[in-house]
Amino acid sequence: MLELRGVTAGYGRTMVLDDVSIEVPVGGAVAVMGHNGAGKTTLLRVAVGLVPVRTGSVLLDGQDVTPLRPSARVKRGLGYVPQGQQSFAHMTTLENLQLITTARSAIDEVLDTFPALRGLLSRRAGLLSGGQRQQLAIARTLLTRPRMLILDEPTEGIQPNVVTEIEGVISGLTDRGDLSVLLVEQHVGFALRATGSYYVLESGRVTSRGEGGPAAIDAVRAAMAV
Ligand SMILES: Nc1ncnc2c1ncn2[C@@H]1O[C@H](COP(=O)(O)OP(=O)(O)OP(=O)(O)O)[C@@H](O)[C@H]1O
Repeated sequence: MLELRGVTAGYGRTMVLDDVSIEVPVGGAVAVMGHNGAGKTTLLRVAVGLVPVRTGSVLLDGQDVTPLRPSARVKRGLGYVPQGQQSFAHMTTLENLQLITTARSAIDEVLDTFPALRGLLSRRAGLLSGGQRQQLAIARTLLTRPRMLILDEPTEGIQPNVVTEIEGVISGLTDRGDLSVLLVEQHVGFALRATGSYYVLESGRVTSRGEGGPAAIDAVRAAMAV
């Protein structure tokens, strides 16, 4: 379980998050939505330890990890897929995966999750489509065997069929019960289908929260229209 408790954080003198509290239960999936500049990425970076908190705390499985560096949080089961489908462009798909492990069984397991990558193992990552690179980025993070997976805008700039595939992967992973997901999304429909609850962030504050599912679309749209 991941919890942000009363977090205030920002850059230099600029405060971006103001007393933000969110909770991701064990095996649950939570979406954070909001307009550009609302502070969504900053919230994820606080969870990972890339942006320090000014006040408040970050708890992982009930333990206070606020003082811990990102690498120590990763060791405790946090996996982060930043925005932008990042990969090592000059390396092949397989080499990108092998940066985490060369164990064939582990690589086979993530390829079962993302079968589209199987036929692309010898292709340079820089030559993959955006959707393929996103799948590679998630697959690479899954190789670290996270218990808490953090995804920043996984559908940004990718085709609808890949969006559906990623939605299926997220549901499949959380159905296992041992992995929790926190994702930031602009795509409200996707976010609510892929997760069980949501938060709306506006100007660094949580302005709305609730259960996910298609029925929540109107409530989220109304919250974001304010
Ligand atoms: N490294 C940084 N240094 C200074 N200000 C930053 C930095 N990163 C983000 N900001 C500012 O913090 C605010 C929140 O940015 P953040 O990226 O968290 O928002 P966001 O909700 O993820 O937006 P988007 O949907 O556009 O990605 C913005 O005003 C942004 O300009």
